[in-house]
Amino acid sequence: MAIRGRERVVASEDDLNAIRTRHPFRTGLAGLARGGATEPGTFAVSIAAALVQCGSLVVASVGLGWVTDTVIEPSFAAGEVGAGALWAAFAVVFGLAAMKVTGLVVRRVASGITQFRVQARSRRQVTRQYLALGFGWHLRHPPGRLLSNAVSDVEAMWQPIMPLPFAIGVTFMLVAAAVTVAFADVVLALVTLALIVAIVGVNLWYQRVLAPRARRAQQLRGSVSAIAHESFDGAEVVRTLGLADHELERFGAAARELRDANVRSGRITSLFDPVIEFLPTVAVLGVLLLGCARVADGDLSAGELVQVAYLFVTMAFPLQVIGRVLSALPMSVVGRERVEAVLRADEFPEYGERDLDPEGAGAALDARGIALDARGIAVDARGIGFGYPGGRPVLRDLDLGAEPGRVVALVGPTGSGKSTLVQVLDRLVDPEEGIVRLDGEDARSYAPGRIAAAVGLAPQHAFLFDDSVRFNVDLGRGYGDDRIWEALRAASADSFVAALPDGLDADLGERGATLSGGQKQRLVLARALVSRPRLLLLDDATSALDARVEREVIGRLALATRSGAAGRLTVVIVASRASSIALADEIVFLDGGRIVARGTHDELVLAAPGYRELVEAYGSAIAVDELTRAAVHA
Ligand SMILES: Nc1ncnc2c1ncn2[C@@H]1O[C@H](COP(=O)(O)OP(=O)(O)OP(=O)(O)O)[C@@H](O)[C@H]1O
Repeated sequence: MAIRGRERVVASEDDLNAIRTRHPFRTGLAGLARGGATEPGTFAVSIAAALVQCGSLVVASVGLGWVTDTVIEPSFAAGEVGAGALWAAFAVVFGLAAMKVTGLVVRRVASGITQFRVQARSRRQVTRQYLALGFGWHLRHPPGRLLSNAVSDVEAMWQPIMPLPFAIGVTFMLVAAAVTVAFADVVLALVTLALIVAIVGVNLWYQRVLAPRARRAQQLRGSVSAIAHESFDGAEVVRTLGLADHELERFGAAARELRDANVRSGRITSLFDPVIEFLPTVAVLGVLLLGCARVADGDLSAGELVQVAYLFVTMAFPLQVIGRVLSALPMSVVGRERVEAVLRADEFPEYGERDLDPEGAGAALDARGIALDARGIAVDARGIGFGYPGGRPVLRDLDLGAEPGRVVALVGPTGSGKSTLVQVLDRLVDPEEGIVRLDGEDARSYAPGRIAAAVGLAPQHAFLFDDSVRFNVDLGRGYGDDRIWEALRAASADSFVAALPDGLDADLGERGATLSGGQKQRLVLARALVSRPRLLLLDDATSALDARVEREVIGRLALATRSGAAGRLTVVIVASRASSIALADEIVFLDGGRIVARGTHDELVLAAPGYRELVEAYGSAIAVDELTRAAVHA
């Protein structure tokens, strides 16, 4: 199996390379700042708490220096410890510890809330945009890519916003440390300066070396999940063709590559962490070496020496956080660019204000399948031309009309454009040429949601959600059980649903795994019927039903078009069995995206050799199929 879509799921090489030239530091920080501004309360609190936490380290060093000079040294000199001095030292140490812990807890909670909120907002924006963008845009953006935009790109985009407040606090701490040490002693201030230069240098090296490795690992993560997704999706093919070993090898190769990339990143991080921790320790040694001599010379007090040494020891761990933020910035920039590309897309379908008769005006079917009240939509498509992005024209100068009360069947060889025409009629795609009129008005003049409410579409591929029968038919639209049973009866699905252990509440498993192909199609048909549509579009939606049930369902729908007090249902159907096609009032024969002939079945058999050959071929295939079935069941 080809690794279809793999490259589309992960960031493309272009996306990844582009960031080398785009100042990830500046762009990344600016993006995070804009995100922080959307959560001003928690973001400000997290920065303030980080400043308190890091400030407490600097104040603690000053406090310890004070305790050394005013409590410990005098106690050594006097040979005893005064109770007052002890309590003062205790109060200073306890107060500073409390300040640090408070800062730490508040910072973590506030920065966590900020991160989860900005992530959730971005995901909502992306999802809303997916729903608003037209089908044409979706044709060029496969589901794997959308999934990675909404999940891993959003995650990468906001990953550094959580440690950012701490990194700001640590930077402030470094500056404050340099200033306090400069006040204590100039020589030790030079040691601090050397430490800061070394820290900046190591961080820059870390960012530079880690960024490409991290990008590669992120890319491979996408590949591994795309392969896994495809293998699970095609589990049936894999098993039936005995491809398990091949798939294992394919997945194993990608997983090994990811492991190696992670190990390469891990090596850099495992070198960075001890080095960044080691630097302050070296600085402490320098401070002690130089400081002890200066204390002996009387240029520095013991308290000042303790203050500087303490500062360097405690800052070792927090210093790592700057590297964490810097190394996450390049991926954050890539994630943001990919998410913003989705948000910038403006291929929205055009809408007007017009109403297309409220839902409920369509056919309600009684127990015998008789339409109680139907007002069909008059369909009039003129001069339709359409081609998929980058492809040749699929529909050419095509005229199609369907009046209320009529069943129009679209027949044609595979790839002739039947499904595409159905999508054009349902306004899933707008034609590049020509116009579709529904009830005499341009389909684009209807308000959002109006066509969806009045038209029932049963697509070629029966998709079911991992949920109950009720949900799969109703889809949360709030129809009661009576309406659901009505639709199930019309789709000949009532008896098998009634036989399920939990009836309407029976869980169907992922993609309806517990059902046969024909049962799935019947539920999808019921979903299209439950809204009592005024126009019903069936795109090969009965192909998995046996010929008898298909005839029963289509016959019932044909009956529905011919009855009813207020008017009649309109049906456009893509079908292949002669017995079902024969129920249509008009058959439209397509070939190569054009209408080659139209008329009744009998007329077309005489007038259109292509049609006759096709239907005869289907007929003999079905006859063989049914003979085989009969033999199996005999
Ligand atoms: N999403 C798509 N992107 C690009 N080309 C497409 C897409 N969907 C269909 N096509 C192409 O458009 C042409 C018409 O396809 P369509 O599905 O409308 O035909 P059909 O008559 O319904 O075929 P079938 O009977 O096999 O379902 C085919 O050549 C097909 O390859």
